[in-house]
Formats: sequence, C-alpha cells, structure tokens
Amino acid sequence: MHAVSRGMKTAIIEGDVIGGTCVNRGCVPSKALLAASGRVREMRNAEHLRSLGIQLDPSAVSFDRQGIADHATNLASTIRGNLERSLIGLGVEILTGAAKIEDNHTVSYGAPGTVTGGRVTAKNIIIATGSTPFVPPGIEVDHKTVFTSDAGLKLDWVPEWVAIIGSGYIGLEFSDVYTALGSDVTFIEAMPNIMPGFDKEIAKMAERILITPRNIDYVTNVLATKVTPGIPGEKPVTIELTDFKTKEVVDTMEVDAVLVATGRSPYTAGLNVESIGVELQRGFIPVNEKMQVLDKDGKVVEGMWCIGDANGKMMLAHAASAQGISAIENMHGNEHVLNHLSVPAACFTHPEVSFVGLTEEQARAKGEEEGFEVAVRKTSFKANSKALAEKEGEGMAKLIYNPKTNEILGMWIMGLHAADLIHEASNAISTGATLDDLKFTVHAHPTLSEVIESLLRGSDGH
Ligand SMILES: Cc1cc2nc3c(=O)[nH]c(=O)nc-3n(C[C@H](O)[C@H](O)[C@H](O)COP(=O)(O)OP(=O)(O)OC[C@H]3O[C@@H](n4cnc5c(N)ncnc54)[C@H](O)[C@@H]3O)c2cc1C
Ligand SMILES: NC(=O)c1ccc[n+]([C@@H]2O[C@H](COP(=O)([O-])OP(=O)(O)OC[C@H]3O[C@@H](n4cnc5c(N)ncnc54)[C@H](O)[C@@H]3O)[C@@H](O)[C@H]2O)c1
Repeated sequence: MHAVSRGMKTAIIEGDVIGGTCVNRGCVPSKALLAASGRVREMRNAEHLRSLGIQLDPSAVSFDRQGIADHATNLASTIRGNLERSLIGLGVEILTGAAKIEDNHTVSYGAPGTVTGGRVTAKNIIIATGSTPFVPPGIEVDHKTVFTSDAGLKLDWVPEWVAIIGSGYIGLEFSDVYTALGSDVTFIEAMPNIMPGFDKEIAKMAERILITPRNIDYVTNVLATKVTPGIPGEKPVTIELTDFKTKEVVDTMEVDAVLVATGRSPYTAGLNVESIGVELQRGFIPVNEKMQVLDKDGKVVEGMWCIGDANGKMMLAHAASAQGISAIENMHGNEHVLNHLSVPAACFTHPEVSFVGLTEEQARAKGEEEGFEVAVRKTSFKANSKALAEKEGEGMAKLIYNPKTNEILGMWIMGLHAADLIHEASNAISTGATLDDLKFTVHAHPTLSEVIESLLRGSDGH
C-alpha cells in the first residue's frame, strides 16, 4: 500500500492466503480468542463483580467453544477479505504461487517445484516471507494433542490440562485463554525464569498477577526433549524433561495436551537466495539498517530488500509494516532508518503487558559500557482514578531514563490497557522527545494515561 502511495507499480506474490501469519494464524485470531475468553474470566470473577455492586452466579456463566472458535475464524476471514479488496482497489496485482528468486530483478512463481505460474521482473524486490512455528527436535506434533499456535488458534477443544512449552508471548497469551476457559496449565521453560524476555521486575509482577492466582504452575531450567502425542480422553501425552545445564533426563509428565510455543523459524527455505549470493544466517536473510539484502561478503544486493520475520530483526507485525514503509522510502530516494528501539510491543493477557525500548537490566548494562547513569521512575495503577473506578488497580508503569540528558531509554507497563498506553513513550523515543519536552503535557482526567503523566512529571515523589 505504501509502494502504491509512492506511485510504484506493485505486485504481491503469495503462496497461500493474503494476510500472512498476522491476519490468518497470528495477531488477529489470537486477539479474538483473548477477547472472548477474557469476558468469560470477567463474568466468572464474582468477587470483582461484587465489588462493583453486581451479582452474578459464576456457575451460570457458560460459553460455546465452537462459537468462540468461529469468532476467531470469522474475524480473520473478514480482515483478510477487506485487505484483499483494498489491495485490488489500489491496483496491486496479486500473483499466486510459491516464489523463487532467479536473480536480483527476477522472480518466478508457481506450484512448488515448478515455474508454471510465471516469471516477473521488477526494479525492486522485497522478500517478506515471514516465519513458521519452530518445533524443537524430539517433539512429535500431531496437530491434535501436541500442536503449535497454528492448530491451537482453531480451539478444537479445551483440554483439562495443557502443558505449554515456552513462556514467551504465545505461551502467555494462550495461558490466558486456556485458564479463562477452565484448563489447568503447566509451563515448561528452558531458561532459569519464566517470561525471560521481560524486564525482571515486570516479570515478577506478571507472575504475581497472571500466574500465581490462576491454575498455572511451571518448571524452569528444563527442556522438553521428547513429546509423544496421546489420544484425547484415552491416552495422555507424555513429556520427557531434561535439565537445561546437565542435559540429564530429570522427569516425565503426562498431560492432556501440549502447546509448543518455543519461537518461530524464518520461512526462507526454497527461496533460492543463493542465486543472489546470499548466505542465510540461521535461516534469516541478512539486511542492513535500510532493509537492503546483504550478500555473503556483506555487500548490498542491488534491488533486493527483506522485511519482517524473515530478517529476524523484530518478529512483530507492526515492525514488519514499519520496515516495509522504510524500505519503500529508501527505494524512493528518501533515506530512512527505522529506530527499532522505538517500536512498542505488547502481550495481550488480562491485564496486558507492554513495553518500548530497553529493560532496566539492558539499560544498566548499556550505561555501564557507555559510561552514563540510569535512573528509574515507577508508578502504580493503584493511584489512578480511572483504574480504581474499574476496580482494576493492579499494575505498574516503569520509566527507564538517562537522568543527565532526560532521554527515555525504555518504558514498561503492566495493567489495564497497557498495550494502548505505551504509544506515548514510543512516539517520544521515535521523535527524540525528552522528559523535559514532555513534563508539562496534559492528560485528560480521569484516564489511564495519567499513569504515564505521573511518570513523565515524576509527580509521584521520585
Ligand atoms: C499466535 C501468534 C500471535 C501473534 N500476535 C501478534 C500480535 O499481537 N502483535 C504483533 O505485532 N505480532 C504478533 N505476532 C507476530 C506476527 O504475526 C508476525 O510478526 C508477522 O505476521 C510477520 O509478518 P511478515 O509479513 O514478516 O510474515 P508473515 O505474516 O509470516 O507472512 C509471510 C507470507 O509470505 C508467504 N510466503 C512465504 N514464503 C513464500 C514463497 N516462497 N512464495 C510466496 N509466498 C510465500 C506466506 O504464505 C505468508 O503469507 C503473532 C504471531 C503468532 C504466531
Ligand atoms: N502479542 C504479540 O506481539 C505476540 C504474540 C504472539 C507471538 N508474537 C511473536 O511471535 C514470536 C513467537 O512467539 P513465541 O512465544 O513462540 O516465542 P518467544 O521467543 O517469545 O518465547 C519462546 C520461549 O520458549 C522458550 N524455549 C525455547 N525452546 C525451548 C525448549 N526446548 N524447552 C522449553 N522452553 C523453550 C524460550 O526460552 C522462550 O521463553 C515472537 O517472536 C513474538 O514476537 C507476538
């Protein structure tokens, strides 16, 4: 769409359905499941409702599993249809088939292994082939009792006990869905702590809010080295657990189902990038900061660009789009470099966790290396009138900054609508605004955004 807006003749080659992972097997259906299951959780929380003066018998709240699953499927197909119609309306040509690079200005496409579809030449070619679920060796996926997010999003059943391998974004969001619908969850995490990618303090709070009060337990420092599928209601799934450090088998578990959420692999096999002198790096396509593809000697391959999950810089949908816009600007002659530290991210649990920039640990390490001080301000949702009106005072926001320059290095938020609240910080980092620029900005009262106001002003005493 951005290429069209810049006056370029544009075609997309798609081997499956328009919209990719995000629309069909990612952001969109997962948020539909989270929305529906979140309502179930809310309506079964009698104590919370009572505190608002509402009486509802939690056992009277039921849900239709297929209805929730249909909501996710229908949403994906609506958004896919809208997207396809917009592209066609803008004059983008949609070519169907698996693409194979012939040279830096030619791509052939068709059924895999053939070139019956055709061949197109272009001044610029963007590789945006994305990623697929990574399944560690030893794990047998039957898509029924042992599955990745692809099958999990279909919500074919709600198992009584689900083990989730990996406590990253997918693991956490699915744990939110499953526990709301009545499942027990066990996390199996290779790292010493669960949610290892989070700021440590936020991970601690997330554990207190999202894990401890729910039917969730976890084991850390272990790898699931062998997983054998079962038969629903008849035979359990078996999991062999191996100590991460000693590599010794330490335990076996039997559960009803296993969700494998151990990251994603770039989808670049068969693209034939060798034809343009590129060497894949763990499957990813190397690019420079302008998103230009680099060959095995680190030189720019003229006319070739790569964006999104396939370059591995930041596996998020909006990062992929932003990189695409950046690539088009560069093609158009407007030099542009996306500041990835300004790209926000969010985990859409109830409540949400969001962040932009660095964790406190990363900022302190950077400060030590580069010789600057790091300061931290924190505030709680408990002091926010809107959050209290909703009886949703659990949560915190944390600002990490350089006290000499007042540059914002990172922000982390856990609490109601954290995913929407983070943009004030990401816009500030993106435009280079400092705390001095922002400390007298005004936020409507009573709104959740006053949580950010108190961080920016340091008005909570810090
Ligand atoms: C369960 C889940 C939830 C997620 N939730 C979020 C979220 O809430 N927010 C967020 O920002 N991100 C989320 N993500 C991540 C997000 O989906 C990805 O970062 C994003 O889709 C990457 O976009 P992309 O364009 O690089 O690749 P993809 O979306 O993977 O698209 C690649 C496309 O290329 C096609 N393709 C691949 N190879 C070829 C070939 N050789 N020829 C022709 N076509 C080909 C594929 O069929 C696919 O349609 C989620 C991911 C998952 C799995
Ligand atoms: N809300 C969102 O933005 C959102 C939601 C879902 C997915 N995503 C994207 O999708 C991608 C994939 O998500 P994900 O949760 O699968 O990956 P992730 O990288 O976020 O988390 C994977 C987790 O699995 C652990 N792990 C890896 N191998 C293991 C093993 N053998 N045994 C036990 N633990 C193991 C890792 O230590 C890590 O904690 C992410 O890059 C994320 O950016 C984003």
